Amino acid sequence: MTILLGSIADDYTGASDLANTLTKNGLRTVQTVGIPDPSLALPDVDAVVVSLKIRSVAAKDAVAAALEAESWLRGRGAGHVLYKICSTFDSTDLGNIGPVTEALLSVSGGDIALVTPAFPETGRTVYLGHLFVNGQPLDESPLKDHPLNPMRDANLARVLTRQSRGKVGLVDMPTVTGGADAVRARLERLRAEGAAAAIADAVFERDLETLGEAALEMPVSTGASGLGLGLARALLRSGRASASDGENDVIRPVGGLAAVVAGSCSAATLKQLDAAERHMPVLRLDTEKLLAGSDEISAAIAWAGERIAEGPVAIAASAAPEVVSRLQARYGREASGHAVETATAAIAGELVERGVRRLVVAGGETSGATVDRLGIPAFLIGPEIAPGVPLLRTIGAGGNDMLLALKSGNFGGEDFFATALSMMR
Ligand SMILES: Nc1ncnc2c1ncn2[C@@H]1O[C@H](COP(=O)(O)OP(=O)(O)O)[C@@H](O)[C@H]1O
Ligand SMILES: O=C(O)[C@@H](O)C(=O)COP(=O)(O)O
Repeated sequence: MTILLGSIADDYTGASDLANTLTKNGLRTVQTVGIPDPSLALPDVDAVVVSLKIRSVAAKDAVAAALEAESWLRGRGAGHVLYKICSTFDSTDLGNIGPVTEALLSVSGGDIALVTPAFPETGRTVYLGHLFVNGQPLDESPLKDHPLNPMRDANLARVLTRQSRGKVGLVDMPTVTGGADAVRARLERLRAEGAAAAIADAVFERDLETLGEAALEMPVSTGASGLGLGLARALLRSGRASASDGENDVIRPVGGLAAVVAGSCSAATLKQLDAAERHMPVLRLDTEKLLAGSDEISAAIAWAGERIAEGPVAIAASAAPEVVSRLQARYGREASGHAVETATAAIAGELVERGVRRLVVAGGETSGATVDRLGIPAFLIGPEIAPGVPLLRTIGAGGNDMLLALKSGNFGGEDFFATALSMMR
C-alpha cells in the first residue's frame, strides 16, 4: 500500500471527521486506531488517518506518539502529513498543537507549517488570525466552557505562540485571496523572518483549496477538516489521485442492539440529548455518585437491560457547565474528566458484551476511551450522517462487526442521534 496523504489526528472523533472529508472529496481513506498491527489487513487506500488520543495529554507524550505515527506513515509513502487538530483549536497553554507541529517539522526536514482550523461547512472560519465559531469569536462561543480546555482567546497566533518555541506568523486573507503563489511568497518571507508556523485565514472552501495547494508542496501542515478538503482536492487536481466513490461495504447491516453513550458536555450535545428524549429512553448518570464510587455503572447497565430489547437507549454523563464545574471543584479538572470517561467507556463495553452492535458515541475524549476499551483496530468510512460525522464500520473485529458513529461534541443537528441510528441497520 502506498499512501499519498497521511494524517495524525489528535482524537478519534476528529479522525473520523477528517476521514469523512477526505472520502467525500474523492480519496479512498481508512481510519486506524493508533499504528495498526502488521497483521491487520487494510484495504488499498490513498489516505490513512491514524487516530491518537493526545489532545489532552502532556506535550512530551503527544510528541512521542505523533512521531511514531509519522514514521509509520512516511514508511508507507506519505509525502505529506497533516496533523489533524480540532476546528475549535482545543488545547491549553501547555498544549500540544505547537510542540507536535514543531516536532513533525523537525523530523520531516520542513521549516514552516501552515496552520488553520477553518472548516466553513461547520461554521469555523479564520479571519486575520481570529477564529469564529458559527459567527461568534471563539472566546465568546460555548467553547469558553469546555470541561478540559476552555478556549478563552480567539487570536490563534497568540494561542499558538504560547505553546511554541518558534515564531508564529500570519497568512492573511488578502494573501490567500491572491492565490497559491501569493501564499508561497508570504511563507517564504515568514520563513526568512524565522517563523516555524503560520496561521492561515480561510472563510470559504476556495480559500482552503488555495491553502491545500500550497501546503501539499511542504511536508507537514496542521489543521482541521477544511485543510483536509484543500489537500484532497489539490491531490486530485495534480493527477496524483483519481476520484473514488467511497466504500459500499460499509452500510451492510450488522443487526444486534443499538445504543448511544454520551460524555460530551457541549451545547450541541446537550440539545441533542434533550431531543433524543422524544424518541428513546435516556438515562442521565449521576456523576457525583459515579465519582464517589457508588455502583452507578451497574445501575446503568441494569436500566439499559430492562429497555434495550425494545429499541435503542441513551446513557449520558453530559451535564451543563455549572454541574461540570461543581464536580471539577471537588475532584480536579483532569481527574473528573478521566474518571467520567473511564465510566462511560465501561458502560459502552458492557453494552457491547450484551449484544450492542450499533453504537453512537458523543464526545472526542469519550469516543477515544470507548474505542480503546472495545479494542477496535480500524474503521472503513461510510456515508455522512452530519457534516463532520460519518458512519463507520469496524475492520478487524473478528466476526463481531459493528457500525459506529463517533460524534464530535459540537457537531450534528438536534436530531443527530435519531438520524444516526436510522442509518445503522
Ligand atoms: N458531568 C460531567 N462532569 C465533569 N466532566 C464530565 C461530565 N460529563 C462528561 N465529562 C467529561 O468531559 C469531557 C468531555 O470531552 P469530550 O468527550 O472530548 O467531549 P467534546 O467532544 O464535547 O469535547 C470528557 O473528559 C468527559 O469525561
Ligand atoms: O475539528 C473538529 O471540530 C472535530 O473533528 C474535532 O476534533 C472535535 O473534537 P471533539 O469536540 O472533542 O470531539
